Amino acid sequence: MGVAGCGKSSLAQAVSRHMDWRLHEGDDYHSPENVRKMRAGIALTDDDRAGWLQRLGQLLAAESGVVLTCSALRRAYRDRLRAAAPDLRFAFMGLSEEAARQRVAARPGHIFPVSLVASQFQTLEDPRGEPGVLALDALQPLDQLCQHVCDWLRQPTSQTQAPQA
Ligand SMILES: Nc1ncnc2c1ncn2[C@@H]1O[C@H](COP(=O)(O)OP(=O)(O)OP(=O)(O)O)[C@@H](O)[C@H]1O
Ligand SMILES: O=C(O)[C@H](O)[C@@H](O)[C@H](O)[C@H](O)CO
Repeated sequence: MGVAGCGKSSLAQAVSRHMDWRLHEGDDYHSPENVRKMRAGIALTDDDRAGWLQRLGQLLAAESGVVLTCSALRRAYRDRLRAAAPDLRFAFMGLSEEAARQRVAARPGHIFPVSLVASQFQTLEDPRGEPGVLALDALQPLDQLCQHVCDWLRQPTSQTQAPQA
């Protein structure tokens, strides 16, 4: 989880390979209307995200051992997903607004425009301190991030309650 450009897709692909877990790309489950809005530079609202979160919850509930990329910016969004899949854990990829802007700007053609990065940070509610959250520095090299997440995923859920560095 994290704002646009934090590296969710990159890390999720790596974790999916290492854990041999199925990968779901959350962006693939946005409605055409949501995609149209983002492309047009209009930030999504709680209402826009409701149906999307419901679809993602259904995916998570359907099987264990899956990796999902999802911005999950607000506590209420994460709690909806937790309600669907009680063993769910979140790897939170943190980075500065400037770093996110640079990453998003470096991939033209993507559904998400640079102009919306600020709104992601306005919406983000920091998940550190919530149960089952691993906080990561999104600027670390991908292989280190992947190793960190995979080591954490191999721990029993009961040992993952405290936020990590
Ligand atoms: N750990 C990393 N180190 C350096 N560059 C990275 C890292 N992770 C991702 N990137 C680069 O940052 C950009 C954004 O990454 P990615 O598409 O994985 O982010 P995302 O969070 O899935 O974005 P979005 O949600 O907007 O699709 C890409 O160009 C990717 O190559
Ligand atoms: O909740 C949201 O506002 C969206 O999910 C965005 O975060 C994007 O879909 C994603 O990051 C795009 O690249």
